[in-house]
Amino acid sequence: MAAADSRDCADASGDSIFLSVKPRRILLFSGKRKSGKDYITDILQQRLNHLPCVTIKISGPIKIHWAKSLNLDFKELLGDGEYKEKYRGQMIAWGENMRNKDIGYFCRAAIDMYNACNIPIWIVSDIRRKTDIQWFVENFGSACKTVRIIADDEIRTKRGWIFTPGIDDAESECDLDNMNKWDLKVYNNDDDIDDILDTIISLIN
Ligand SMILES: Nc1ncnc2c1ncn2[C@@H]1O[C@H](COP(=O)(O)OP(=O)(O)OP(=O)(O)O)[C@@H](O)[C@H]1O
Repeated sequence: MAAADSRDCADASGDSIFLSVKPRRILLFSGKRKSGKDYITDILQQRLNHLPCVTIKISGPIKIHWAKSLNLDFKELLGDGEYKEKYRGQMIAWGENMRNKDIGYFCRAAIDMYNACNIPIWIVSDIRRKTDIQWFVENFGSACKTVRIIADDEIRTKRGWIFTPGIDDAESECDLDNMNKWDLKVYNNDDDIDDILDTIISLIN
């Protein structure tokens, strides 16, 4: 087992491992389906490639689990296509069950999976629950900034969103709807996201 003071991610089984892990800034991104979380965070990561920065997907460990157990392609599950949509319901149900037992389970597993412990800037691209935010804030305090991405339903539909009962009305999609205290809200309705990126980057400095 790795010593905690090595700031190694090797053992992510409990929160105590994170006592010595001190990222300088953690951007916690959330938004409804097809609001553009992956799109914006991917381009943000490219813009920040001169800085020590890592993108973390909390859904990463969930998708690895499903890819292995169903013999699926992990990369397709991570993408924005049909494959992900086909298995989304099952993945949500399994993830929900694990989270109910331990709110930090997937946060820790994702930090471990993306080897983020020694990297000072984290972009968490898929925050979906109040408990996800709670876990990050409890462990990393004021390093955390929340960013809500908003897009009109009409635009989301053009981007491939189809209202799906059991998914769009589930907790994983709606838990953050009534949260109104965001460090930053951005409207992602246009193709040009330069202004959005500049505002987000100002949160890091
Ligand atoms: N500003 C934009 N300009 C052009 N295309 C965009 C923009 N934002 C998002 N898209 C496109 O919309 C689609 C959905 O975006 P994305 O996958 O980033 O959404 P998401 O919020 O991550 O969705 P999900 O919650 O389903 O994973 C993608 O094909 C993406 O390329």
